[in-house]
Amino acid sequence: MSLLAVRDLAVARGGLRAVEGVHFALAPGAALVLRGPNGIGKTTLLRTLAGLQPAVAGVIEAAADSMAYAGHSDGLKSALSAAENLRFWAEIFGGRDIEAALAAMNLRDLAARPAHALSAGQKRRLGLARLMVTGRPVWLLDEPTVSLDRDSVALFAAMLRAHLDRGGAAVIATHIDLGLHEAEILELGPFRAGRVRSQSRPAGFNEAFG
Ligand SMILES: Nc1ncnc2c1ncn2[C@@H]1O[C@H](COP(=O)(O)OP(=O)(O)OP(=O)(O)O)[C@@H](O)[C@H]1O
Repeated sequence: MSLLAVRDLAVARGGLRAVEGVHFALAPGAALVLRGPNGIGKTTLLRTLAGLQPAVAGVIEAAADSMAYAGHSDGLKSALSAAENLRFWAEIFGGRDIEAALAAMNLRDLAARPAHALSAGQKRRLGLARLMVTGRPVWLLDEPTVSLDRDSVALFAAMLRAHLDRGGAAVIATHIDLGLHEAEILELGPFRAGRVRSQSRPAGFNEAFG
């Protein structure tokens, strides 16, 4: 069983194919790390997986409402406090308790502070805590550690590890070592001008999709 299966996927940005030939499957507990230089198409690939833009070709198989996307923008409501932001998302995603999410990203002392008064790193911590209240099994993460200090990176790595240990899965564009030693790496590299292709098929790749 896989939580997310991708077969011969091609994605485009600005009318140009950014990535093509992407092929992988993620079982519960599995993580895939996207690597590649700036502009190669990592964000475009994640946005396509999240359903924020259509694929050019290929197949994305996942259960309905199984994915949670955390992009460059934290998506916070600036007038609401940290706790109110999490409650807002918890209600949208099914009313989960926010306490575990506050604790996971060390936000308890900041719970009453309006989002607009949080520092960049604190906002990022809150944006990442939001993932926990979604209850969704597949996390799509675009440079999740930007603005985080070393302790916060460690908190996030622990939160991600707990998510995988609970049977979740994740696709992560990151150049930071998050301690996911079992994670597969998908290197994206230049193919020809304006066009790239995935250079490897990760071991999560399921031969059934070959
Ligand atoms: N709105 C847009 N219109 C046209 N082209 C775009 C647009 N946004 C991004 N691109 C181009 O699409 C390509 C892929 O961009 P993308 O953001 O997916 O790359 P990335 O690998 O995530 O980069 P980075 O590591 O810098 O975040 C880049 O060449 C970029 O210049």
